[in-house]
Amino acid sequence: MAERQKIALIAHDKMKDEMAAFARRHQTYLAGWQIVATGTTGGRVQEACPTLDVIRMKSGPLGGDQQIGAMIAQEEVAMLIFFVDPLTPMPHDVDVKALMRLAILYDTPMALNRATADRLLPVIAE
Ligand SMILES: O=C(CO)COP(=O)(O)O
Repeated sequence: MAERQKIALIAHDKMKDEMAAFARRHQTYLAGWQIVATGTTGGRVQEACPTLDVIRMKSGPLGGDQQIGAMIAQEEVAMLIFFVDPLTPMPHDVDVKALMRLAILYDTPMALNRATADRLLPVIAE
């Protein structure tokens, strides 16, 4: 079984500022982990924290959520941090749901908002 050496970061469009601020705030915890992110989120995180090792997948609506779901199914992901926009309907809603289902199935710690992510990341990443 592959070791869970990745932390996955995903944020919907209206949540990207919050994700960039989150990554900056927790940069010391994230350093040393392989960060995987959907395309646009990864770009924002890399810009906010140039020293982090960020691997960018496709953008969410183009399959990025599914790519990260596959990593979860391979048991490579130690934690999923997904800042979901609860107010905007999205064309790839089924992909979002599938990603969350895999995180539940593979018992992957998953933070869907800032309050949870702030508390959980230090415990998992230290
Ligand atoms: O849509 C997303 C997650 O469902 C995020 O994708 P981007 O990071 O490419 O915007």
